[in-house]
Amino acid sequence: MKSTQIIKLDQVFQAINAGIIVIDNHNVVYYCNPVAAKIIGLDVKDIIGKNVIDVIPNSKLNLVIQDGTANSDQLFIGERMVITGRSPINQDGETVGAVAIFQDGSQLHSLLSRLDNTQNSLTSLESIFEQAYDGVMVVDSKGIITRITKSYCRFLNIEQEDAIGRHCTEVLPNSRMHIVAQTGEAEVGEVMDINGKEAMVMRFPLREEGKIIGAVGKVMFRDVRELRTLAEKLDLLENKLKFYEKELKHYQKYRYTLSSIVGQSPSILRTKILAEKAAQGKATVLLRGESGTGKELFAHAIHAASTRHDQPFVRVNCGAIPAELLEAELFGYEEGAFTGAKKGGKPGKFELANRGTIFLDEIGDLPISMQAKVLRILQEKEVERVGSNRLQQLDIRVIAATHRDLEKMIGEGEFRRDLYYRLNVFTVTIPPLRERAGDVLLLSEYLLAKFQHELGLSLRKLDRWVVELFQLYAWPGNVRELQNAIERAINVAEGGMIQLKDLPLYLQDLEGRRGNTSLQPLALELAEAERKAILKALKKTGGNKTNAAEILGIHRTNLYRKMEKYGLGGADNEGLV
Ligand SMILES: Nc1ncnc2c1ncn2[C@@H]1O[C@H](COP(=O)(O)OP(=O)(O)OP(=O)(O)O)[C@@H](O)[C@H]1O
Repeated sequence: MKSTQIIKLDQVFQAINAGIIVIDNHNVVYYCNPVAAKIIGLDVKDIIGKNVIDVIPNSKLNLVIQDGTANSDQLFIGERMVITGRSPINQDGETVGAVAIFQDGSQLHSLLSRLDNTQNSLTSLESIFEQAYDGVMVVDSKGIITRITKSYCRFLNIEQEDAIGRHCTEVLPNSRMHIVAQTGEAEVGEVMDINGKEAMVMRFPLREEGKIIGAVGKVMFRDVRELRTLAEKLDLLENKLKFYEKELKHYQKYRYTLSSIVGQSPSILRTKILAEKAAQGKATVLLRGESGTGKELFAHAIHAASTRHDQPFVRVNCGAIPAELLEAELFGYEEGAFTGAKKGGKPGKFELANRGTIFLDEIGDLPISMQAKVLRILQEKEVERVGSNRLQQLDIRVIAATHRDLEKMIGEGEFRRDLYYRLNVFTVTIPPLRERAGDVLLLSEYLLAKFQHELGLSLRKLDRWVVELFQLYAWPGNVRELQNAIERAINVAEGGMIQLKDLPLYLQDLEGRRGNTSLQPLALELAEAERKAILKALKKTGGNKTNAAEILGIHRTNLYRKMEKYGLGGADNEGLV
């Protein structure tokens, strides 16, 4: 019976997942189970019968024999951390031996270090939580406050330790935290009265494995007035932005439309129709014509009549920008692209014109070094800022203009043929003023009214001799020259009439020479004679153009052309004979 009991006890010790070692009162190992042997690193047979101090020098089991008291601690057996509990074995009031139980502590060790990490994270989170500027409150599923920031407590006029553990409605009667902890539905952006102040709050349910375990609430602004001040500041900034956007749009906007181009002569009407057609299409437009004929005016008007009219219109005067700056101006640059590059970089004209129209004025003056680069952009429809390697896609309409003879320039190697072909897709040629003498009167009246309005002057009229001179003069500088002459005359004229003496001296000289046949330029002399002959014939036939053409011995269409040239469309001109 006794031996059966011993065998059974041994089986139990063998099965236990802990090391057991028993010594007698002479420190000799009396029993050792396999787990203890494994921890010690010896076979059971090599342990039993040995002095415990020899097998595990630091076991302290011998001390239990001496003291007769139980204790526990951790010790290292080799590399292994072991948790041990030691007890004396007493018989008849005497210590006859001692037993030690070892538990492998390595798993416990890693558990402890994980616990340590968790503790550290918790401490950091707690300090973040405490330092939060905003009020934060956490409740459990019953609405009991488990956490609350000090700042929120100050706001609520309550001590933190008094708040924790109380129901949220006890601290804040209109609190809805317990409701969110019940329904699980977040409440965001609600305005709430807290201690007589409006505050913006948000409440979120807290979940663990799908179950609602509480709620967290945050006061976003301590006082809605703070929010209002911010909103006002934002409003102000938005207004400023709108103002600058409008300014920019104005700067980038077209200034003329087809209807603001003055002129009724067939040639200008034909040009307008062509421009209208160009506006409807997508092709690149090349505007040609002498200086001052109104190429820029037409560029604006084409953009205005196109579907892009509400998008930017950006003009680049290719002849006015120094060659070394042109690249940065056209393509833009990145910050630090070169010394002196603006902070944040700068967009180029092509980029600014995106979705709108770019007007390349004086394209004939584009330095040859830049021509290939511009051609590449027109072909690829993408731009790369100087100092960047990012390509930006472009959606631009191109209108180019020049008064120069591009074909001659190609011959002389001054203009790239490939760029010329790229530009010369839809050409609109603006006739010089001398070929539309009929418009001179209209333009003069328009410009006169415009300047007088700008200067706030009362209306003056052009003397008939001034009109006559204007119609006969060849205007090499075209409308711009006419414009300058009128502007000057307005400034010097006295009384209600603008007379020959008010005109620039070179025009007065021309008029002076008219009295002296020998000095009169032949072309002017001939033109005047021709004009007079036409008027005479018209008078004779009572305005019948077919008969007048017959008298003059020219074809009717030729007569129309000449009448147009000399501005003989209206009855007003009758008096000039
Ligand atoms: N048909 C017109 N109606 C009203 N104003 C005009 C007309 N044509 C030209 N102008 C005016 O004449 C001036 C010269 O026109 P614009 O600058 O468009 O000419 P341009 O051909 O582009 O000249 P350049 O080749 O020298 O650049 C402008 O002030 C413009 O307003």
